[in-house]
Amino acid sequence: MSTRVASSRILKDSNGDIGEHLRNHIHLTNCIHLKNHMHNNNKQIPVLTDRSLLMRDLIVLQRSRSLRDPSASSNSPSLIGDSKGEDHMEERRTRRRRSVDRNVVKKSSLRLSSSSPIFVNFGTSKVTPSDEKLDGSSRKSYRVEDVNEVYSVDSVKSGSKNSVNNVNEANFKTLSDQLNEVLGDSDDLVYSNVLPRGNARSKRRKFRGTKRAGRAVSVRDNAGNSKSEMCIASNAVPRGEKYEEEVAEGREEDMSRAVPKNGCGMPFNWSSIHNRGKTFFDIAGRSLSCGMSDSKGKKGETDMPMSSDSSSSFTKTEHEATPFLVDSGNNEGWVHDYSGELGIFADDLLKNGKDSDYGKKRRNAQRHFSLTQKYAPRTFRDLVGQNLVMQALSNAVAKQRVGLLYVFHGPNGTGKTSCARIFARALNCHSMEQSKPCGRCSSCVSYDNGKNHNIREMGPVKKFDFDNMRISQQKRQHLVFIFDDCDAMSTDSWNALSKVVDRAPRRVAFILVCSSLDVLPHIIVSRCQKFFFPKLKDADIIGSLQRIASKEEIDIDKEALKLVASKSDGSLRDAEMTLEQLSLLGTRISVPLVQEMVGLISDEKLVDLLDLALSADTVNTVKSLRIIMETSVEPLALMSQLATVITDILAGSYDFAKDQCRRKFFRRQPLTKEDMEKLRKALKTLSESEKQLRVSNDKLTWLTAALLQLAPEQQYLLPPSYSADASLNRTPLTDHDPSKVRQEFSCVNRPSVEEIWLAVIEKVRVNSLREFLYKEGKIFSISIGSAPTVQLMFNSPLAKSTAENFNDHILRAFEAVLGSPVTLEMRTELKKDWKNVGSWPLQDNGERFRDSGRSEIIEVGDESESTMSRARRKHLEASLNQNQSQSIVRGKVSLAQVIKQAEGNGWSKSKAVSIANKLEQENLRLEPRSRSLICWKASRSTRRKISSRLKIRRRVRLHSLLKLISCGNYLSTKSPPR
Ligand SMILES: Nc1ncnc2c1ncn2[C@@H]1O[C@H](COP(=O)(O)OP(=O)(O)OP(=O)(O)O)[C@@H](O)[C@H]1O
Ligand SMILES: [Zn+2]
Repeated sequence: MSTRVASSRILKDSNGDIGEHLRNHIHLTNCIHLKNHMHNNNKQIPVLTDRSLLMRDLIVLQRSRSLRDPSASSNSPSLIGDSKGEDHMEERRTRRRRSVDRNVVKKSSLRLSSSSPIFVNFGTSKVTPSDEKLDGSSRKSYRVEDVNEVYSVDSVKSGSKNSVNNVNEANFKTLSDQLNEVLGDSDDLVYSNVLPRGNARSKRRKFRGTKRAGRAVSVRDNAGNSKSEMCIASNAVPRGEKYEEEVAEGREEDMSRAVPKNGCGMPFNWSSIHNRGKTFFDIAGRSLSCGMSDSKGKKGETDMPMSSDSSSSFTKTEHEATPFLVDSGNNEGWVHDYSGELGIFADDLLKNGKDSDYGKKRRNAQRHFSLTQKYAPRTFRDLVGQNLVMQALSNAVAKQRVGLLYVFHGPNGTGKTSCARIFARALNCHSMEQSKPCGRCSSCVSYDNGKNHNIREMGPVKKFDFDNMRISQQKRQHLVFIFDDCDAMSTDSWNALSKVVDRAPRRVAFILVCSSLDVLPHIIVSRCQKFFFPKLKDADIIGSLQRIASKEEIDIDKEALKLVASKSDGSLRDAEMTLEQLSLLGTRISVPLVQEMVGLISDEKLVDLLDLALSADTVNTVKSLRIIMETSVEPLALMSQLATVITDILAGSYDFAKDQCRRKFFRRQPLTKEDMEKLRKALKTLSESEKQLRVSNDKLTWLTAALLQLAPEQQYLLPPSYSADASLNRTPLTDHDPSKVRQEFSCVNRPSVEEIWLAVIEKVRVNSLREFLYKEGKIFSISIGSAPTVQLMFNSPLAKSTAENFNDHILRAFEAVLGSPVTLEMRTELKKDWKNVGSWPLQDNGERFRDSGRSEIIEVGDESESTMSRARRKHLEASLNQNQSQSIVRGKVSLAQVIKQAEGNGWSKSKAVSIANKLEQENLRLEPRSRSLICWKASRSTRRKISSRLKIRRRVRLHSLLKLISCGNYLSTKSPPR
């Protein structure tokens, strides 16, 4: 039977006659196959047998389109476990089938394959219990079925390994099976990959005897008429082991099954090995993207149940299979052991010296490993900034005090997943030394090769059936399940887990990885050893980045590194990603470059802005804020940058060397004690405003307001509840003098109605009411006088009547905020009025106003003494009273409307326009969408000029206009709604 010949060939090859074997290899997987040969034989086989032939093969391969499976690019879930949607299964099967077809076609076109290709079909078998006895063992043996089953592949392999090594059969059983069986401990496990070469034959013979169920299809080489193997899944025969072969007779169905499921048409464990071999593949000029993704990208990528052993987890952990790329020290031998196709790369190295520029450049040019992958921690010692966790877990391993349930929680990018893997590897590490995982023992190596089925990583599992999960647990080994992103696990999965937890067999550990414990069921959490992974300190991140930068020869300033670190918010992964991005620029990385890249404002600009705000230069503060905002900076980011700069100044770490002459507040150096105190208060103001900024839709307004509050108190008198010293949560100001409040609500410092409303909401004690008010209501108007009146507007009559039920609560809140008794009125919003926003009806009829929808009205009882003389103020008050026109209307009233209004009062249009222009020039332009309270103090001369120009008949208009000018708001002279 042809399969016999094929098997004997494999035997022969694995005994050293690789060259011949390789010549017949045509699929890239053979490279891996080859590598496995080399690896398997403990690197003792003479390599580079017939390089020219192999080179030729590689060139052929290079040209072969079969190297790339376009279907791979779609988000192919790496490995799918037992439970999965039938649809997905079908889709995957089809994809695989297609891919196999392609492979077959390509191979045929290369005339290296025949119509009956050999497929070693290991990835498809499912091991189920049967009555068959193996090796005279009394243990249950398992029959292999032709079912798509991921774990079985490894199971088969491991089974083979075990049997080969004349140890106990691997146990293929469900967890339930295991639960019923006490696992005996045995230390006599020998690992195939540490066996001397001489053992290979007996190993195989024994394995054959076990009738393991790998499937292979023989193929006759058309050209040479000699047998060759096309190991679609040849990498599933990791160490040249011989499997009983079956003829698939080219049935498509079988072929489709022959390709295990990584959804990309490649063998299931292709991706891991393909990643190992990426360097030389890439040298072959191909990009072999197999739908891999960084661990970040993995999140939420699939809602399919994802279960995998370490091999299948590769989409998440490509780095795990690339240790030689990471740590050349560990893999020196491997590199030099390359032969055949691999030899091309080895050739470079040999010719040019291991780290010759040429070799380096080529490798660097071809690799696509992200820094996070390359520098993923591999031992506890590599873990940065998690000393407590590291200590506890490594002691647990050393003292063999291993728990059943662990949860690793904390912010993203702090090393939780990496640590889970390290811990899992350490638990299974055979090293006699203290530092586990060693990275050298069979367990560690098999994990690195993606073949350690004792460590299984589950994605965010939606459904997971432990009882039906087929697992094989080797003796003395821990079966470790890592549930990454377990926050997303379904209730079913949790139930399944909690069931298993109660009766888990020995040497099983579950590591749950999540960002927050809150979302996990208490029943689980309370049974877990909980390890918190805090955000990393900037210093730790800087250290790591520095190390990476020097290894990668990235030219970056220390200050720039610091900035990257501070920008990454305690996540080393974020920092590494930023560094990688910056490194692509190809120039020396400086602070401004980083700032530009990450969307930050330079420190100079920040200090300038701060300087303007702190010296109460309102106009320029607002102007320069707007200029900065034009660069699309996020208000929140800007605010946090400002806070950072203030902190730096307070800490004395800010260098004021530049541009001091144009500054006011910061001109005097060193800063006085008072200045420092102002800065401290400014920082406090910013941090308080940040809360509001977060919840507000109009962040710019809040940021503006916050900045305007940074100036010294005398210029920004605010009611205590708004002052820099008072948080909004302060106790009610019951004893507050209302007249003082009124005074403080001057034009210059008046908080916006929105601010008042938010403050009131904050004061409401009942949570649900708070939420209700936030959603449903807003202030229509506030008149602050001897008897403050507040009009509240609600979205619907229902909302209004609901609010009325809580009248007392709301009233109390207002009184607390405004510091005086308040009259409360509630009203319903008229839908039609929403349309009128922006074209505010300005009529003398107060009634009309009341009905006209959104409006924010604040009564001005007086004018700031500093900006307007007392006499003027009195006069103004008198006029206002006379005209019953006590409010400035704030809201969507545009300058155009003022002009319109002026027209209505007999101004010529040109005159009105010129006034408007004047105003626009001198005033700050409000964006149409901004209804913000942006204050502006016109100089006295400006006001005089304008008033002299405006020969207005009615005095009130002048005053109102003056107010408009001085407040930077557009005004109405209308009487307030009653
Ligand atoms: N403490 C750390 N020590 C060393 N490297 C780290 C650490 N934290 C993060 N990294 C780097 O970030 C990458 C991702 O880390 P990892 O996936 O372990 O973080 P995580 O906390 O699990 O994040 P997430 O919650 O987003 O999955 C690692 O490959 C490594 O390069
Ligand atoms: Zn080890």
